[in-house]
Amino acid sequence: MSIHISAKKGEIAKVVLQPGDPLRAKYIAENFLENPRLVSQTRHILYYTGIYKGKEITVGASGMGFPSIGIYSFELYTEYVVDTIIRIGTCGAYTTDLKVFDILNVENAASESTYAKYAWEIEEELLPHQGSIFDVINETAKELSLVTNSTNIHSSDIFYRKNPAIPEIATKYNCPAVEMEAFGLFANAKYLGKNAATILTVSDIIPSGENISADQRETALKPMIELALEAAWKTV
Ligand SMILES: O=P(O)(O)O[C@H]1O[C@H](CO)[C@@H](O)[C@H]1O
Ligand SMILES: O=c1cc[nH]c(=O)[nH]1
Repeated sequence: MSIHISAKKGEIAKVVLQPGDPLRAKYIAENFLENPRLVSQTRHILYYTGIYKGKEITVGASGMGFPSIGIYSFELYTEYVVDTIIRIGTCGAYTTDLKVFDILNVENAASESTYAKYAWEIEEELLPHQGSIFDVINETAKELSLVTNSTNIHSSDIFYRKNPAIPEIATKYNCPAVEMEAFGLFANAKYLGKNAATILTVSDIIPSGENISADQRETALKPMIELALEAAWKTV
């Protein structure tokens, strides 16, 4: 049990799939895991542990933004036996070269956030995925004949902003898409010497305004979910 996760020691697996949305965690647990057990519902941030192809996997939410994923990933890494977190999120594309439902495997997350600096004295504004799970995801995607793009992304504190132009940091680091957690997750994993990856499905095309519905954000992410589960399975 930690401050924000009420699971007992032993109730969280070594590998955790982490969507932002608690209801996406519930959907994955109920539709992809055998015998899913709800092991934490503190603040309605749901965590389930169940069996995928004979191995134990946990799926639970991060909430939105660096403060939230900062808390959950830190407690998972330090209070339980977790060595790998795979974030499975949605993102907005800055370019119409990307299409809704495209899948990205995040190579580096660029951010203007002060999270890494003030939490861990990590000064870089570009943080890479941590450990070998990124490569496992790419190998697994090939085996599943699933097209994914390995790319840098912008991790932002901001969803709504006054100026619609692409933020400077996204241009600087060649980021075609934006989300709100990967940089915080990578910072925690780097500081703690753990493994972390982020797979994203494009949910919004910012220049055209095209997007997928709230229901689809919960449930229509099946290829990304299967990719994450297969990659997670290989690490336990
Ligand atoms: O779909 P999730 O994982 O929540 O990720 C994205 O969606 C949320 C914004 O709608 C932010 O958390 C952003 O990072
Ligand atoms: O952070 C995010 C996530 C999805 N779509 C966006 O536009 N931004």
